[in-house]
Amino acid sequence: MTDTVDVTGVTKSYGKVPAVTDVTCSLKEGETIALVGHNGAGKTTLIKLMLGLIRPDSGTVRVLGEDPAAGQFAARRRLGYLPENVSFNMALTGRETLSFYARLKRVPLDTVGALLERVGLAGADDRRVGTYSKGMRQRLGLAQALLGRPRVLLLDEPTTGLDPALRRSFYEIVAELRADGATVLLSSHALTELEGKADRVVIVNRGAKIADGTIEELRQIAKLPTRIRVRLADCEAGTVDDWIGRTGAWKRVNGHVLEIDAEPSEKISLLRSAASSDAPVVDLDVAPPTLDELYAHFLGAEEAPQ
Ligand SMILES: Nc1ncnc2c1ncn2[C@@H]1O[C@H](COP(=O)(O)OP(=O)(O)OP(=O)(O)O)[C@@H](O)[C@H]1O
Repeated sequence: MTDTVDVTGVTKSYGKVPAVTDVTCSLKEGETIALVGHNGAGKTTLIKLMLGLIRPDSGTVRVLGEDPAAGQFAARRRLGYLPENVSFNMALTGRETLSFYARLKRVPLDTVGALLERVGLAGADDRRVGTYSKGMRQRLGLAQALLGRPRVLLLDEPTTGLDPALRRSFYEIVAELRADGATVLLSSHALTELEGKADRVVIVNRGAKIADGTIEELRQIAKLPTRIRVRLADCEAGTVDDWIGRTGAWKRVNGHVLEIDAEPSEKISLLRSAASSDAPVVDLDVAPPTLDELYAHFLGAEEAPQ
């Protein structure tokens, strides 16, 4: 896959406030990347650097092979951006707003209707944006970002203000864009909902990149235990120790349910034991470390005294 965005050794401060420190990362065609980090970690600054709205103090940024901060950034039309706080002229209708942005981007006006339909605003296209709910304005923002079939989409906190059904339809659109070969960067705090949606996770903390990989890769690096939850026919502590093969490495959730924290190296042997005829196991769930847990792990490792 070709790189669409390359950030190399980028540092950026606002006066004396360091915002991004020596960050290197590349985004590929057809890839959906989650950019996660605490408030103030530098996510928006990284996005603004990719958009060319600000220049790095040092290092280079390339988007679709060009410097986005250069005067003649021809690739701008192939770049879509949804800001963290969308704000529109409240007096214009949804259709007028999108047509305005289509003219700016030199996108044919006859694509506006289909885009409004795609984000579920077709029925409200002739209403003033001032009457829209927050979720509707967010969807109008998304439609604006999708104008002109961009190859790179930078979406800052895109699901803020969307209810669960709208979030689902938002991720359906992201999946379509991915299938169409677009790069989609999602900056977000909503870690749970990103599981299974992002191909790769980039974690930033205080301006520095502290982890970058697929969830599976991050799990392998973090080596956090997998939680195995078993339901038992009878729950004698002695028999549990016997079939698990060690003492006390489990906790009781309720009368018949136990939780075992399995290290990656012992996961399979524990599952074999649980499936053996000696074990009184009637049901079993395996929960690998969540993105929330991985995030806490990487941040914790960063903050721990050296
Ligand atoms: N225009 C600015 N002037 C001065 N400092 C700024 C400016 N913009 C951002 N910062 C500072 O740079 C750092 C990174 O901010 P940034 O907005 O990139 O973080 P973020 O990860 O997007 O945060 P959030 O999740 O709250 O949006 C913070 O310390 C912030 O206060």
